[in-house]
Amino acid sequence: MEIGTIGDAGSRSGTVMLRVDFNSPIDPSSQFILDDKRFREHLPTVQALEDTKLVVLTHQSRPGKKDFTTLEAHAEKLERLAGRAVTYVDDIFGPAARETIRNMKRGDIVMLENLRFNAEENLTLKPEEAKKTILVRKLAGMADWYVNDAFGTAHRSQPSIVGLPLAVKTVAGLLMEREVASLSRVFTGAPRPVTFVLGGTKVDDSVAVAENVLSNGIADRVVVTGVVANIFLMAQGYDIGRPSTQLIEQLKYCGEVARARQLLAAYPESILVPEMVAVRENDAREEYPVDAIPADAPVLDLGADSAATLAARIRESGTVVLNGPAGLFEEEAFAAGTFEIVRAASTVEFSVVGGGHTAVAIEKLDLENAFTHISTGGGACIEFLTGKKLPAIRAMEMSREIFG
Ligand SMILES: Nc1ncnc2c1ncn2[C@@H]1O[C@H](COP(=O)(O)OP(=O)(O)OP(=O)(O)O)[C@@H](O)[C@H]1O
Ligand SMILES: O=C(O)[C@H](O)COP(=O)(O)O
Repeated sequence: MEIGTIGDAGSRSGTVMLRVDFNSPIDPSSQFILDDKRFREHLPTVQALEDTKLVVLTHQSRPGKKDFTTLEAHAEKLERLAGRAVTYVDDIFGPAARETIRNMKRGDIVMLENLRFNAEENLTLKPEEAKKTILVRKLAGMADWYVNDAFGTAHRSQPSIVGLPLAVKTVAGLLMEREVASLSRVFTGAPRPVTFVLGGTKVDDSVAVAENVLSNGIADRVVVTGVVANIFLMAQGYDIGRPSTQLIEQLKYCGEVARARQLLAAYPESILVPEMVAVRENDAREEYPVDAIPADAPVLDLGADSAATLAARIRESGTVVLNGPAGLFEEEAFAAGTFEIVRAASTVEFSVVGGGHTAVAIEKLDLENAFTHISTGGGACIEFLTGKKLPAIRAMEMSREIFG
């Protein structure tokens, strides 16, 4: 890769700012962190920097959301998992933060306040503009070097992601390195056939991924499930019923139907769409062929036959990229399709997973260890798979050009 890594950063001492993505599901009333996967995934980088004065930066949620909160619980969680003291400061670059950092000794860890408490961090800016923000200038003034390990935020053009690398020598952390290497392997040298399984609700992203991987010969086939499948069914001319059509209108995805139709016309053999679906009818699961979906029943899962057929195609793949669940798996009655697809994906030689909900489905089946790589990125992972260079990666390349 064209970006620097901790291994080739040379010095492992001095004051290091480490950008992580500890943004996690939180119970808004108790402030309890409900899932610590992202913490565990960043630990190797934290430990690799144990000889530095380590200043940890992260965001949690976004302004206006219920789980937009301070980072006391995050510092405690890191302390417990790393087995090292972590000092939390409720400040980002004011006197309290500066004083604490000035007094740090080698081996100390400090966690600053939620970066998005600073208005500038919520702006989408070009790297050169982001470099000029007060936030970046102040943070850069306190750091000898910068490590970006926040793959989950790599698709955001925000100051800490794209501005700080232009102001301080920046390298990728171990998680960032592993994410980029694993996801890049999907594009080069993945065992064939390569199957992309695109489900969940992020239809626009999924259609963009399908376009990229089919037009560039990266995927041999694309299996669509979840709300993404509903769009392809509409594109094939089927009536998916009022509730599912309304959901697509609400999510503002009607424009995606035409794109799906173009894809089906261009790659008729390579896109696999379910032929049977499960709906909720009179509070129970019922299955119908796609040309007989009842008008008032929401489509919430693959039908059992289709789940089995699609799972068989997945099992015969060398590589599977799985993003998004196949149905409303949070409800037992509509979880079977997702679980069957997950089980099939877990059997192939090279298996990559993106998306928080998909990871939850895998955890429910206790199959985490059966997958080659489960990305910590939701939006970042899917944007990477569309073939775009992520802003964080571009900024680290620029940093290397500037600082060597
Ligand atoms: N047919 C369907 N109708 C309604 N909801 C569905 C359907 N299929 C899947 N879902 C819902 O989609 C949601 C997950 O979609 P999403 O695209 O967010 O997945 P992800 O990419 O794994 O997760 P994240 O966005 O958190 O990283 C789940 O809550 C699931 O219940
Ligand atoms: O969870 C994520 O996708 C990242 O932490 C980025 O969060 P955002 O979507 O609020 O920018």
